Amino acid sequence: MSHQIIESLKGKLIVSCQALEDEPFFGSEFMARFAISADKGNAVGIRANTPSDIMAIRKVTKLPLIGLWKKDYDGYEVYITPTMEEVRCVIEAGADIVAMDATFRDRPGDMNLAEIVQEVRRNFNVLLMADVSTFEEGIAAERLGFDVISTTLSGYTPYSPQREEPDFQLIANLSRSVKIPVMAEGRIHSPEQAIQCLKEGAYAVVIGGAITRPHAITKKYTEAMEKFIHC
Ligand SMILES: CC(=O)N[C@H](C=O)[C@@H](O)[C@H](O)[C@H](O)COP(=O)(O)O
Repeated sequence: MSHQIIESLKGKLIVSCQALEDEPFFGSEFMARFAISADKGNAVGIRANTPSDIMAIRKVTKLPLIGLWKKDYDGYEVYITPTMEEVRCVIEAGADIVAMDATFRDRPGDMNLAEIVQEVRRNFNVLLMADVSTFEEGIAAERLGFDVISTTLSGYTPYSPQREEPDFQLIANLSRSVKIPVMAEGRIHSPEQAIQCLKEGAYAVVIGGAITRPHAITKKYTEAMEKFIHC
């Protein structure tokens, strides 16, 4: 079953349907609508944040669901499914794949990343996605036993390249070096960039903001037009 899920994503698009509290589309009912739209547009998977969004999306689509839970802990930078507690809640909400921060940074809670992976393997039948920001983190994630790597956090740790574009280099380097699938994720804003990710070796492509953050999409147009007017 797990292998079938991974196989079904190959060469295809996963849509990240997320809105934080300060965003206009915040709310599980909106995220469920975005998931239905993604399904209608022939995406093959959904990525979603929080148990309540995951549950709402589970009700409206059969597509494989990558779940995470963004949670801030005082004094820590890791926020994507940081501890076993969030991992458990994401699984119970119905995720097929749990995405978690797999950077080398300190994490809250009393378990390290290796212990969390082992705990999941002992108790649950779920796939694990490692959100990484560098090549070394990706290599380490494969060794720890993750099923899939995603380039999600490149540009979001102070020590990874800060770019406006997707991190094509990381996608290419990891795809060449690991045996598990590498997903391209982060700042993919056009079909051409999505195809470039596949050319670099990405197993599948995850797109969020360019599809599900209308205020950010609007801003791209208004800023481009402003620039034109003023030059
Ligand atoms: C860095 C971080 O917290 N990324 C989050 C991970 O779940 C989401 O906010 C992104 O929308 C997602 O990764 C897709 O990326 P983009 O929206 O750039 O297509």
